Amino acid sequence: MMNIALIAHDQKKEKLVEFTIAYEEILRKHTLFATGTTGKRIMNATTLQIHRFQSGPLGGDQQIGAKIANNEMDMVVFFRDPLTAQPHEPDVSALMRLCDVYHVPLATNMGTAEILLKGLQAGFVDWRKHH
Ligand SMILES: O=C(CO)COP(=O)(O)O
Repeated sequence: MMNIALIAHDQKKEKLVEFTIAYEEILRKHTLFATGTTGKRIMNATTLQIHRFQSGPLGGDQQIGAKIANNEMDMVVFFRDPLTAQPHEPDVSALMRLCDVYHVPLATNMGTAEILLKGLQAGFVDWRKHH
């Protein structure tokens, strides 16, 4: 059972909801975390249970970053909006930076996310144990 974070900016929330519906049965086997609004949207559209943090602009990205720094996150799916300036852009960058510091697989778009979920299903996502 892996710890997986699900995050999307407003323009990408619909895409992430579609993704969680498509992969609901795989995701159900894991412990899921999300920023506030993203988590609410996914829980409304699926039967998945999600630990929700603050909304991104209020510190949710940083709370997920803290889980990464504590070696408590196995995968991050973060559908960023590359076309809209975010008031908390430093938090967004910090979260992605910590993924790179701790070798946490990070998908920032649907194409990569599908590959990661298939890798997860095949048992390839075990980076955290090897630290
Ligand atoms: O802003 C976000 C990520 O940077 C996401 O936050 P919400 O899920 O609360 O919209």
